[in-house]
Amino acid sequence: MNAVQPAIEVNRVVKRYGDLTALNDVSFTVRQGEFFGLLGPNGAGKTTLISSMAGLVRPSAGSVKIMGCDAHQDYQNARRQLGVVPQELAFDPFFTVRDTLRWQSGYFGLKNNDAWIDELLHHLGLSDKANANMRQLSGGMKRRVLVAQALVHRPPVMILDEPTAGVDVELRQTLWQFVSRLHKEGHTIVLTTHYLEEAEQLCERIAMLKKGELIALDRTSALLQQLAGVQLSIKLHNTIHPQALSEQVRQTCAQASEVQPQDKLSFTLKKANEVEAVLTAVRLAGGELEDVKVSQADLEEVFVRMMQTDARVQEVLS
Ligand SMILES: Nc1ncnc2c1ncn2[C@@H]1O[C@H](COP(=O)(O)OP(=O)(O)OP(=O)(O)O)[C@@H](O)[C@H]1O
Repeated sequence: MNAVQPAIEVNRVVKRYGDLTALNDVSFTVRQGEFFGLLGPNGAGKTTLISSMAGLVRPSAGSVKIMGCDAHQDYQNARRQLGVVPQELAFDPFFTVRDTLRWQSGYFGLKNNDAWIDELLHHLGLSDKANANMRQLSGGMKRRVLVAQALVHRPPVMILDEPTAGVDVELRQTLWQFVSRLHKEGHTIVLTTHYLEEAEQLCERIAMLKKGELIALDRTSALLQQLAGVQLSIKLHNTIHPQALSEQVRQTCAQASEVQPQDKLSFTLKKANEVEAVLTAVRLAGGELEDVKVSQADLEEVFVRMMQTDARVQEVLS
């Protein structure tokens, strides 16, 4: 397998449902071995995009390739490269866990796959449930089986569509430990989640979709730095007029347009090393500091801000 070939290539994909454009000219690539996040509010087009990667939705225009195989024209080969953990739980309730995984192995033409099935069951904490009927399992356990099912044919690329929605903390941890291990072993992982904290911790790059358009694509750290920066909140013993601050510092101040003197001021800075300059400016303007708080804006704030504005962020690092 060509090591420089992208794991996933989304090339100018458009998907229309009648008058509705669910995906509008979306292009990006996911590198082999990358942990990639796909974020967006409800209806942004994430599931449509994932379904077109899995060959389940045919784009109205454009193409998707998985490890160089066209997801539609070369469906069988593309599908072999991909493990998809869907949002919906759908199983035959009368199958045991092991039968479910054997059946899935058979779908990919794999016989004698029990050694790998046992390994999957072990890492997902399902060994003692191997012979239980699917209907006897809790929702969280069923979700673990979905993950095992997606991995039964050892695909190099794995897509997880909101795998931790509504599951307990223990399962989230088990799942992330296992997924992190797969990532370390070289698997490419694509994750959609509403838990931004998860995306922030796990994903190396993040793509944000809004109304079917790709509005941001960058390294997670760059996205945070570029859009969020550092939040500085100052409480004063006295009050000062924001106009008394130097022009440069005033530009970063949320209260800059206030006409009354203020005892609380907040600043949005690009970097933490700008904090000292702001504190100096506040002191020079006569402010007596009572309390100072510095916080790094998290992905949730970035996300909300990006969804509120129509800002387009160019991919700085390809
Ligand atoms: N089969 C379909 N027929 C018509 N419209 C559809 C179909 N599937 C999706 N859509 C519409 O396409 C848009 C994108 O939907 P999609 O499910 O991809 O969004 P999403 O980002 O996955 O949302 P969520 O976070 O709620 O899962 C929505 O407006 C949705 O109503």
